[in-house]
Amino acid sequence: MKIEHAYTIVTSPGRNFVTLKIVTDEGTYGIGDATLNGREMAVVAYLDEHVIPALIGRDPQRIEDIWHYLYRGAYWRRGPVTMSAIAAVDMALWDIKAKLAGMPLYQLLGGKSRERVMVYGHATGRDIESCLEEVARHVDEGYKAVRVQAGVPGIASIYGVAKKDGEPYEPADADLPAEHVWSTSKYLNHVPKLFAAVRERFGDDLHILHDVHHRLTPIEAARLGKEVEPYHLFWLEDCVPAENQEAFGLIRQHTTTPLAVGEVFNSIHDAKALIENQWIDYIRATLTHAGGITHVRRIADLAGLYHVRTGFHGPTDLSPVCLGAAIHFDTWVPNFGIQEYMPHTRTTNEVFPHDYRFEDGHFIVGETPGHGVDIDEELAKQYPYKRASLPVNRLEDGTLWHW
Ligand SMILES: O=C(O)[C@H](O)[C@@H](O)[C@H](O)[C@H](O)CO
Ligand SMILES: [Mg+2]
Repeated sequence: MKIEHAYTIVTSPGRNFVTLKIVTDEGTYGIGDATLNGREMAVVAYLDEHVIPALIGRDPQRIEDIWHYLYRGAYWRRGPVTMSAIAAVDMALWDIKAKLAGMPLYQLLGGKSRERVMVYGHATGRDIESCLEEVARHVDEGYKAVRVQAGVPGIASIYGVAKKDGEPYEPADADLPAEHVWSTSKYLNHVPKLFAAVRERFGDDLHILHDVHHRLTPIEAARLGKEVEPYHLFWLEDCVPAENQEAFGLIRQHTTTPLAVGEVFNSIHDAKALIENQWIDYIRATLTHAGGITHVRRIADLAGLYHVRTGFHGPTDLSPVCLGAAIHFDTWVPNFGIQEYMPHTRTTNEVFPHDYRFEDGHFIVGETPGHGVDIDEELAKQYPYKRASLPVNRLEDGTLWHW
């Protein structure tokens, strides 16, 4: 069996998505997600110019060999563009292999470790009260875990909070990056009140999560972790940028609040010290940005040795192809923690028909052979690519900060 042709599909049903389709000489095809938010066309060029020509004629069943061929063979290793491109190939090849086997992907990985996959939804509001209303809506819809993000008095525009209450949150909302202004002190003084209010209104059973989006220094993160201990967060996410893995050692000395990190990681080396030192509790690297199933499985296995569980990234900027494959992985992986879920729009779901379903705060994996997600290429053509950039952040004095 041979790979006969492969091509990228760029579509924007509300936001940009990049999909790779690989077709074999026997007619079976697989698809993979290659979406890197705000940098989509860099991955398209990498695939079209360097990866696809080298795939033609190869045996699609040799997933492991093709992974190393693309990783070692590029000479230039790692990085989000390279690893997203490799991931798309890997995801498409697992899709093909599972279709050939006539099995849903989770069976090839080792079968079900659980019946369903717990997810967390996103509650966002301009202030604490409107955020609480959103939490209530999620609880009514069956969610057992909710990420809470509220506006902070004195900060005009903040990560995770929709422009209008009740609207979905989309950060890549401008042709060129919008500029936001950030104040760590205003945030730190305000945010514990949000968790206090959520516990007071919703009691102890609801899992609450929060994303700091890389904005603190280690000692500030330690203070926040300590102050919110009474509210028993499920996790505190990305409290500092993680290029310096040792920073988490400092935070860890001060707080028992569970720590999650890794949505921008693209390889096991980004997480090695974090995992081996047990400085974190949840690893968020997911299939599209970290080299696909073949590589993320290695990260998850290493994590399992150190009591670190998975908590895959799952914003709307990852396509339903990534989400579908992730649900198979979550259904299998022994050290599963939680799956992020930001519902895609109706048009996105029409472009990417899929067989996973949401029920009572959980995803239920589908039984279709493969990863269970397809693309309607005719419909996809109706939504052309439109450049969209993530914002940048500046401190109140103008210093460029982490967004
Ligand atoms: O926890 C999350 O879901 C993330 O922080 C996202 O919201 C990112 O900001 C987005 O993926 C950037 O493209
Ligand atoms: Mg995040």
